[in-house]
Amino acid sequence: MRQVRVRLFLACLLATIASCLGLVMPLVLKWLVDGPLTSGDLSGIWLGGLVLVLLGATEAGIFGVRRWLTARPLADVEASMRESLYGRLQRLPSAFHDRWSSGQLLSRGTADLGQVHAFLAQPLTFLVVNAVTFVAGCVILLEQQWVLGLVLLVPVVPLTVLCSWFQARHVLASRRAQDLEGDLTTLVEESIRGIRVIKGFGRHRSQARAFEKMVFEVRGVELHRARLLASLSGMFVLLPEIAMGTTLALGVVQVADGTLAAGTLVAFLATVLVLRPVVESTGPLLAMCNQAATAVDRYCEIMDEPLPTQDHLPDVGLSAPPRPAALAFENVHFQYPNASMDAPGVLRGVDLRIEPGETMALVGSTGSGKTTLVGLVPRLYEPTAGRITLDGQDIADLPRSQLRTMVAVAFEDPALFSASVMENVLMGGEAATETDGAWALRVAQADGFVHLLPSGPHTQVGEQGLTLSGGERQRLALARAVVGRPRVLILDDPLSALDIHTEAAVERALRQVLATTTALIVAHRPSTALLADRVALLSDGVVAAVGTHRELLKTNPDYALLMSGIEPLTLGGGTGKGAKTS
Ligand SMILES: Nc1ncnc2c1ncn2[C@@H]1O[C@H](COP(=O)(O)OP(=O)(O)OP(=O)(O)O)[C@@H](O)[C@H]1O
Repeated sequence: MRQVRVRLFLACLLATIASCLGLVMPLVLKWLVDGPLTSGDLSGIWLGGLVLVLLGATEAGIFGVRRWLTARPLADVEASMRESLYGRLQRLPSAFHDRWSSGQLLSRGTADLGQVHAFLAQPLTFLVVNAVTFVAGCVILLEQQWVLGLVLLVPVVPLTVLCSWFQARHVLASRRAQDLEGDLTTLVEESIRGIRVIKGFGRHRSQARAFEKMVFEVRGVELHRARLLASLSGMFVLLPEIAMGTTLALGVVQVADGTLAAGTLVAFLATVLVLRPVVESTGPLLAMCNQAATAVDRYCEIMDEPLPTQDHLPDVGLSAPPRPAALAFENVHFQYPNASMDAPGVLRGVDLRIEPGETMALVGSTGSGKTTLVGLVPRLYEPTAGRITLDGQDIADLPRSQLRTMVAVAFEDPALFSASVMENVLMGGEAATETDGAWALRVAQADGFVHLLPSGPHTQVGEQGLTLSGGERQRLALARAVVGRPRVLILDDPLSALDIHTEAAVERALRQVLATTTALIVAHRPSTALLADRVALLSDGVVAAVGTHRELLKTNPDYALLMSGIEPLTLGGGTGKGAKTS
C-alpha cells in the first residue's frame, strides 16, 4: 500500500472532517432552539437553516472527493497484488504446485484479493473516521451534560467485552469459510475439466452430490458467521438504545425541573443520533476486517513460500556456441517431498552419461520413474542426492533461465495455452521466429493439419480456442520442444498418441533434429527406442542396463519382455502407486 499512502491518508482525513461536520449540526440546532426560536428571530432561523444546508452539502461534497481520491489507487493496489501473486506462482517450484490445489490458489487470486480491495475502499477509512467521530462526539456529550454523557457511555464496557468474544470466533469462521471456498473452486474446476469422464461414466449425480455436500458445508460456516455477526450487531443496537432511552428520560425530567435547557437536550440527543450509525456499524466493520485479515493471511502464505535458491547466479556462458551438450546423471537420488517417509525413493542412484549429439532412449515399466528422471534435467524438481551435469557443469550451479534455454522438453500430456498455434509453438524458443515455427511444425508433421485449420497457424487453440485431438496436441508440443533448437532435447513419450503411419513420418523428420542435439527420449514402444543410439533400462530406481536396442533385446530378458509388451514377472520397477507387479 506504500504507493497509495498519501491519497489514502488524505481520503481518511477528508472523511473524518466530513463526519465531524455532522457533529457540528446539533450545536447549530442548539443555538437555533435556545436563540432565534425562543426569541422569535425570523432572520436568525433562516441563517441557522442556511448554515445547516451548507454543512450538509459540504459533507456530501467531501465524501465524493474521498471516493475520487481512492478509487483508482486502490484498483492499482489490487492489480499489483494480483500481479505479484501470479509472478510468484510462476516462479515457485513444481513441488509447491504438487502440494497446493488449483482452487486454493485461484481463490486467493480472485475472491481474497477482492476482499482486500473492499476493505481498503471502505472499512479501513471508516475504522479511523468512526473512532475519531466517536471520541469527538463523546467529548461534546460530556461537555454538554456530563451525567447524561456518562449514562450514555455505560454500554461501552460490555460492548468491548463482546467485541473480543466476537473476534475470537469470527476470525476462525472467516478462515474456515475462505478455505472452503478454495476447495469448492477446486471441485468446480475439476468437474469442468473432467466433464467428459463425468458424462462418459454417468457420474454427474455423484459429482453433484459431492458439490452439494461442500456447498452445504460452506453454507453452514456462512450461517455461523452470520449468527455471530447478528449477536454482535444486535447488542450494538440494543445496549445503546437502552442507554439512549435512559438519558432521554433523565433529560426530560431535568428539563421539567428547569435544571437543563431544552436546547441543550435537543443538541444532546441530536449528537447521539449522529453517533448512532457510527456505533451500529462496528459489527459489520469488524467482520469485514476479519475477512480482509484472513484474505491477507492466505495471500501471504503464497508470497512467503521460499523461491528456489540460486536464481541470481551469473550466466556461465554455456549456451554459446549452440552445440550439443554432454548430459550426465551421477548417483542421482530422488523422492517426492509429499511421499510417505518410509517409501523408498523413486530414484535410488541413477548413473547415466549421454554423449554430445547422442540420442538415448529411457525405457522402464510403468511407474519406474522415467518422467521423474527427465523432469530433473530442466530442474522441475531438485535431486535429493547426487548431481546432473551438462558438459561437466552441475546444473544446480546454472541460472534456471539459462538452463531452460539449453534444455527443451515435450511432455506426454501436452498443455496448450489460449493463444494461436504459432504462439504456442514459439513459446519453445525465446528468439524463435515464425520461419523457425514453420520448420518445427514440419518436423513434428503438424504442418498438414495446421494449414487446414480455419486461420492456419494463427488459429486460436487451448481452453478458449479450437479443440485439437490428442495426437495433434502432441505434435504441437513436439514442435514447441524443437523450435528453439535446444542443446538438450527431452521427449517424454512424445509419439504415444500417434497412429503408426504418422509416428513413422514424425520419426523420419525427427531424425534430422536428433542428429544435431543431445536427446533423452522416454520410450514405451520399440519404434521409439529404435530412434535412439542407445537405450537405458530404468528399474528399481537405478539404470539396470545400457546398450543398443538390439543388444538389450538379445542380452536383457527384462528389456525383451518390456518391449514385447508383456509385463515381466521379475521387473519390479515401480516404487509407488503407479507401479505394476504381478
Ligand atoms: N508429483 C508427484 N508426487 C508424488 N509422487 C509422484 C509424483 N509424480 C509421480 N509420482 C510417483 O513417482 C513414481 C514414478 O512416477 P513417474 O511418473 O516418474 O513414472 P513413469 O516411469 O514415467 O511412469 P509411466 O511410464 O506410467 O509414465 C510413481 O510411483 C508415481 O506414483
